Amino acid sequence: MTTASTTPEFKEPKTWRVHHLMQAKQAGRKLTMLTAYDALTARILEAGGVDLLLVGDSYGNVMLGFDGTLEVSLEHMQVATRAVAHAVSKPLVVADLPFGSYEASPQQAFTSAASLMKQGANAVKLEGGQARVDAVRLLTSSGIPVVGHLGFTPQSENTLGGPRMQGRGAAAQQVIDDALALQESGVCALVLELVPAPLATEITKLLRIPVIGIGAGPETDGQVLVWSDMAGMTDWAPSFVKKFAELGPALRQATEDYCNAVKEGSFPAENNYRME
Ligand SMILES: Nc1nc(=O)c2c([nH]1)NC[C@@H]1CN(c3ccc(C(=O)N[C@@H](CCC(=O)O)C(=O)O)cc3)CN21
Ligand SMILES: CC(C)C(=O)C(=O)O
Ligand SMILES: [Mg+2]
Repeated sequence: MTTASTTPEFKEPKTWRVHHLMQAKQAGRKLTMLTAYDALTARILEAGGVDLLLVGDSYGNVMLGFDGTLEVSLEHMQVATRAVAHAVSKPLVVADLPFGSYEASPQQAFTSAASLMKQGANAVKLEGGQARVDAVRLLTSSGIPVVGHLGFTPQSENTLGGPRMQGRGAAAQQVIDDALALQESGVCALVLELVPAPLATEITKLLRIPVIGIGAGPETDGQVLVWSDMAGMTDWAPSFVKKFAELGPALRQATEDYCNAVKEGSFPAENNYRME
């Protein structure tokens, strides 16, 4: 036996801390965020240099085959958060609070958020504006950094009438008021989803905290996408997505090549096995 097996693994200190978010905004450095739901993918995204990983409740529709995010439980989020947080050392890991785990009371929000922090999250994200102010206050005063989420909030798709742009026309003021209320209550960053670009620009200028956009135009402090949308894993993705690769077709082709190689006997070849 070597001593290596008993030496605790050295964990590099995190490059990204919550206070770096504000520094990035002040320095005009764009923040990059992608979702991640497992260790395998999180390691690759870390190697690509992403600043923040979001263990999004999009886990439900992207990875678990659910119809949307409403079916995702706190237990699902705990498993995914643990997998991502333990796999990476550089990016800041933000975990979504799933539907039904935080809305009833600040106490409920605290218990749920603490359970995700125990799995290694560095911050939690929750959806909604003024209705969340008390929960955000309790969490931040208890040592849990909180990221807000306004605009199209998928957990409210049933009351919003589906995935549609928010904050058009007179409704813009509501989004602005919610953003200010969240900042005032202590959120460290804000995700702004599917709002008109000029509104996102206005809110980005108005707030001290960084605004991370998705379908909100180019002038927010950062951008976030679902990793499998970004990598082209699926045929369909929201229209605000740009595919930076075609991993879906590449994986399908690799599968076809593997199946053909097995059937025609070219795999395994001599270098893929041993006689003794
Ligand atoms: N794969 C995936 N990507 C996402 O961006 C994502 C998820 N899943 N799940 C959670 C939420 C849900 N989101 C969604 C879901 C649907 C649309 C959508 O259907 N958008 C239409 C119309 C938008 C409009 O009114 O402009 C589109 O064509 O993009 C957008 C965002 C964003 N999030
Ligand atoms: C779309 C992003 C912002 C999200 O909340 C998720 O992936 O769950
Ligand atoms: Mg989400």
